[in-house]
Amino acid sequence: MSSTAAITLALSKGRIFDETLPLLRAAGIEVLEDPETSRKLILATSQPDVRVVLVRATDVPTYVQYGGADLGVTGLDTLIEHGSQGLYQPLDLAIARCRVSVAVRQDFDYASAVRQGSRLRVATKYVSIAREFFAAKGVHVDLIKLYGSMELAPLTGLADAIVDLVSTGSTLRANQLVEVERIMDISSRLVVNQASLKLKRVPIRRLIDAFAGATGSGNRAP
Ligand SMILES: Nc1ncnc2c1ncn2[C@@H]1O[C@H](COP(=O)(O)OP(=O)(O)OP(=O)(O)O)[C@@H](O)[C@H]1O
Ligand SMILES: O=P(O)(O)OC[C@H]1O[C@H](OP(=O)(O)OP(=O)(O)O)[C@H](O)[C@@H]1O
Repeated sequence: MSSTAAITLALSKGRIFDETLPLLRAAGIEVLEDPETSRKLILATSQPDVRVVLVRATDVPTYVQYGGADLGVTGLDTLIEHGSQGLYQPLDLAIARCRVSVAVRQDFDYASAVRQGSRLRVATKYVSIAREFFAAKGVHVDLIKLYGSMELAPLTGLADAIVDLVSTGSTLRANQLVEVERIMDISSRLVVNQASLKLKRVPIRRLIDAFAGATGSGNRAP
C-alpha cells in the first residue's frame, strides 16, 4: 500500500490520461510531466501529496485492487473483464466513450448463422462480456482470446465474428467489417481501493467530489 499521506492515481497513457487531465485540472491538480515525452512512470503533480502512476490500461484495476494505487481510471470494458472485487466505483466519469459490439465480414450472413443455431467462432479480448452476451441469446460460441488487432480475425479466417470496441466505426470500415450487434455502451469509471477509502478518507473524498463536480452529479454512484 502506498504511504498514508500521499494519494496515488493510476492512469494509462493515451486517451484515458488525456481525458482525465481536465478532470484533474478541475480538482486543482496539474500533472507536471508529459507521458508522451518523458519515460518516467511516476509523475509528480502540482499537489505534493498527489502523484500519477502510468500502467497498462488492463492493469489499472489490478493496481487499485491490491493497493499499488489508491485510485484509478479504467474503462467499464476492462473493469467487467477484471471483476470489481476490492474496488469501490463511485463515479462514471463519462470519458473515453465507446461501445462493445459484434462485427463480421461484410459477406458473412450473421443473422442466418444465429437463426440456424450454427456454432460461431468469436475472437475477442473481451471474453467475459462475449460469453455472457451469447449465452443470454442462446447462441453457441467458441471463444478465441486475442490481445489486440481483433479486426484481423475474420479477415484471415481465424473467426466468424469479433467482439470489440467501436467508437466512430472507422476501424471496422477500414477493414471491411460491419457492426451487427451492439452489446453495451462503455465509458470510464473512477475506481478506488476500499482500504484507501477508509485510511485516506478526506483527500480521496475531496478528489471524488471535484471529479463529480467536473463530470456532472448525475454520474455519482448511490
Ligand atoms: N476508439 C475509442 N474511443 C473511445 N474510447 C475508447 C476507444 N478505444 C478504447 N476506448 C476506451 O479506452 C480504454 C483504454 O483504451 P486504450 O486503447 O488506451 O488501451 P488498450 O490498448 O485497450 O489497453 P492495453 O494497452 O492494456 O491493451 C478502453 O478500455 C475503452 O474503455
Ligand atoms: O470505431 P473507431 O473510432 O475506429 O474506434 C475503435 C477502435 O479503437 C480502439 O483501438 P485504438 O484506437 O485504441 O487502437 P489501439 O487499441 O491499437 O490502441 C479499438 O480497439 C478499436 O479498434
